[in-house]
Amino acid sequence: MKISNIEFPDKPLFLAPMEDVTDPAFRLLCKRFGVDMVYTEFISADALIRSVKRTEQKLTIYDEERPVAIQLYGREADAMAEAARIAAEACPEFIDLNFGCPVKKVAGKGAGAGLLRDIPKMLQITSEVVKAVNLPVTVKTRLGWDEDSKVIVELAERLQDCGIAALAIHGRTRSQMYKGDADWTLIGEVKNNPRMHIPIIGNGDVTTAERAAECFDRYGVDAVMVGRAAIGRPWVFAEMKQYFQTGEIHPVLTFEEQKNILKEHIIASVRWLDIDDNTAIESVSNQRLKGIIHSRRHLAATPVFKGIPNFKETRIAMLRAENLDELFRIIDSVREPEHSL
Ligand SMILES: Cc1cc2nc3c(=O)[nH]c(=O)nc-3n(C[C@H](O)[C@H](O)[C@H](O)COP(=O)(O)O)c2cc1C
Repeated sequence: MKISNIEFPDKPLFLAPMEDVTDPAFRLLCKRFGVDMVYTEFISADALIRSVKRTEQKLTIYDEERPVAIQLYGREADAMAEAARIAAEACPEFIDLNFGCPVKKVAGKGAGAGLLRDIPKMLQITSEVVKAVNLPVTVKTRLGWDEDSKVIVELAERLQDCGIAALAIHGRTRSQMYKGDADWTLIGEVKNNPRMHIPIIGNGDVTTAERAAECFDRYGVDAVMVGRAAIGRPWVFAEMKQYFQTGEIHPVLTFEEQKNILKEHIIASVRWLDIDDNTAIESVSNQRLKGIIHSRRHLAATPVFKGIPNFKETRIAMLRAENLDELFRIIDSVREPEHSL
């Protein structure tokens, strides 16, 4: 499978773009566990043009995580084209356009999934961005605005005509937000449309290795994109790859190794958000850190501590811990439940 001139292995797995989640610290960890492609969290075209510092920081890419797509959102073609030119200077492999974000502050203002209500504008933005940069441009969108307007099969052809290099489809409508089950049948229909020739990336509710394999086999997609299942569990990609190769499911990490990865991710987040590479982590281990607050989403979602008896109090303490000394003491104290030994 190739997107533009970038080659991917058989059954490639992509890490879905996720705001406040897919920063370099997390992307690099997923890469270590075999993910084939990563995306930045979505980046506001307007904020990029205004040179907002926090937004510019989101353009940071490390060579070890390539190939990477920088994802942009916005509602005006000229701003999106200008933002794409700025993003291209960070040298990603792809510029990705977000036409799927359902939240009010984005879709309500006509950006993200809001563009599913104004297809001519979506196509204009896509064409302008394709013209503006020398990089391949990809799109991520949903099935349609609501149940009565699932336009993706026709829309995919029109986006392809604008010159995009690949299309990622989240199998929900904007109205569904994140509720209900993702519907992969229309993703399969897009893939099986004989007029489509660009790679199709399927997304939505892929949480297990078996489901990932089924999505390839049943719907024929060129890549499977995984989002929430990777939060607090970046090794999910290694589990999936192992299953593709062997047909068997074995833990790829021991309980202690999983805890160590969580700790490593927390340290990487602190390095990303609080301190530079030359500062010793020990020198801040009793301080309140942004990287710890940022890691809570992963600690709350991780399956590592599932099934541990009487874990509630420890969990609350873990999610309240404000410095590394305290947090790591709690994580270190958790023992693997007997039944899984
Ligand atoms: C916390 C969070 C943040 C997200 N941020 C983005 C984003 O910045 N850009 C985007 O295209 N989709 C975003 N999404 C949607 C995901 O990329 C993905 O389409 C969705 O979660 C469905 O896939 P999943 O079932 O594998 O999680 C976000 C989802 C979550 C849960």
